[in-house]
Amino acid sequence: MCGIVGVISKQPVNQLIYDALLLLQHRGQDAAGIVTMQGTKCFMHKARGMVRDVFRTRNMRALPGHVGLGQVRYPTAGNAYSEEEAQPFYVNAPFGIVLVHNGNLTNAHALKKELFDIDRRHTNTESDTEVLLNVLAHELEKVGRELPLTPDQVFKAVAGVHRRIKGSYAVVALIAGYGLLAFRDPFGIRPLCFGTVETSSGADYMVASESVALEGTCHNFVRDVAPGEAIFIDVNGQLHSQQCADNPQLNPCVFEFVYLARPDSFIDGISVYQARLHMGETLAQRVISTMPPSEIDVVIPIPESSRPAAMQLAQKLGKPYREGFVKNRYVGRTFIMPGQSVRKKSVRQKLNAISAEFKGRNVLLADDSIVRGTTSKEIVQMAREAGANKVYMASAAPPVRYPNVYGIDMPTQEELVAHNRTLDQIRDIIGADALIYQDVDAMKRVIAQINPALAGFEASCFDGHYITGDVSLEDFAAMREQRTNQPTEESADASRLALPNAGGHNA
Ligand SMILES: O=P(O)(O)OC[C@H]1O[C@H](OP(=O)(O)OP(=O)(O)O)[C@H](O)[C@@H]1O
Ligand SMILES: NC(=O)CC[C@H](N)C(=O)O
Ligand SMILES: [Mg+2]
Repeated sequence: MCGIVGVISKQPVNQLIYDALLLLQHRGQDAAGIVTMQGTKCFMHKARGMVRDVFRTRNMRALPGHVGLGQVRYPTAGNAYSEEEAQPFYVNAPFGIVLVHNGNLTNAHALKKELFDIDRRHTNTESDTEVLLNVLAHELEKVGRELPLTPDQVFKAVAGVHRRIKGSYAVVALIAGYGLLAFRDPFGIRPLCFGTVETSSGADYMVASESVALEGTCHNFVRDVAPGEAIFIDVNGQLHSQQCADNPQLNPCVFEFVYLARPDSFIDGISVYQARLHMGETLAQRVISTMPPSEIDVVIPIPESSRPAAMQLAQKLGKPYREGFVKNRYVGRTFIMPGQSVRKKSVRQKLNAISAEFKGRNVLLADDSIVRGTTSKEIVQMAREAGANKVYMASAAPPVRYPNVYGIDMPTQEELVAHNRTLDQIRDIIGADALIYQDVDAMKRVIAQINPALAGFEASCFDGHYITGDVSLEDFAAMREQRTNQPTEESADASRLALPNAGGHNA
């Protein structure tokens, strides 16, 4: 999960992209970057950190042009601490291409080798996005020998990319002098939508991970990019689109609805907020079938993402909903922080209990999901320290039992608290008096009913079924190896110092 945005306008776009990235900040906190284009010249600034820290006034001033794109990164491949792996990525041939990517390629390791052995392309980082960019560049080179480059040729290149790369990808790219290209993988795993705003000199377009970025920057939502589809907006503001995959079928990542996306976004025709309310309702049924509601005094959400589900859960149980934990708004999302020690420390920094809501009560704590158990373990203990009588825990998502390879950073089974454990064992680890999970089929059913056009969901971390069907054991091993042998923050800094000019373009 990362946040991506691309804009083609009649006005300077630097501030607009900045504003959109702020609205997508919840999708990535580790690095941010913007590229703008003036004529065929690219201007880029990217660095580690949150949007407000990465872009100072002087950086913004150095981003001229009416076309551009940006990204907030939550690393799921390569090195979490490397500045060079912050996006956008740039390649100088053919034409000059810059690209941002949300998702994760499952065959990046094989492609990296193939790119060198066959296409003679060198990649300089461990990022799967750099691999993706080079595959796109190679495919564009094949079709773009005759100038000018046409939308049809661009779509042919995207079809070539679909054939070569595996995994999840929502992509926005700029082709210097030609326009803005956006495409989504054939399963539509990661979200991508676009909107427009009419100006006196024609339509401006924005493509973004979530509709909230369009809405918050006064663009009118047009539609989601279809799975496998590519849209190309040329430099004259003309929009072209084409289906570029052989067998597209919409299976968005269910975890977007559980946790990743903002509740005020719509993804593939589904309101994320409504999906969370529905999950709260079915969770209430599970609670009722597990224990008499009379044993519960109060429902308390674990801020932030669990709130809509917890609210509905309380209502269905006929119990009061109380804010028992206060969130420090200056601490980011803990789950998407790199490294378990940082996450653990951050739970206590982030959440603090209001003891009056706990004293002598049987509390049902509700979270949207339990992944490593970092949050729930701490929270249950905090509830006890605040004087709770019984502490029950409910999760609006089912147990997370399998690694994710499509852009959520949980590459190994061992880190998942529910992996290979019974409900009682998980409950003991978390330290709760009772533990109630959502049911997998119920979760899928209640979200899918909002948009019956969906083929299904990418829900592998819950059901072990990997939707692309082509992830080999070698792929799993390569991804796992790469993510578990992460350099530390210090060693990443040291290696950067050892490589002169490493902060520049990835040509
Ligand atoms: O079991 P764990 O490994 O702890 O992961 C699950 C927790 O992480 C997320 O919260 P996070 O703090 O990231 O974000 P939020 O404020 O949006 O809820 C999620 O909402 C759960 O609370
Ligand atoms: N979560 C994402 O979408 C990450 C994109 C890319 N795989 C990276 O690690 O930078
Ligand atoms: Mg949370």
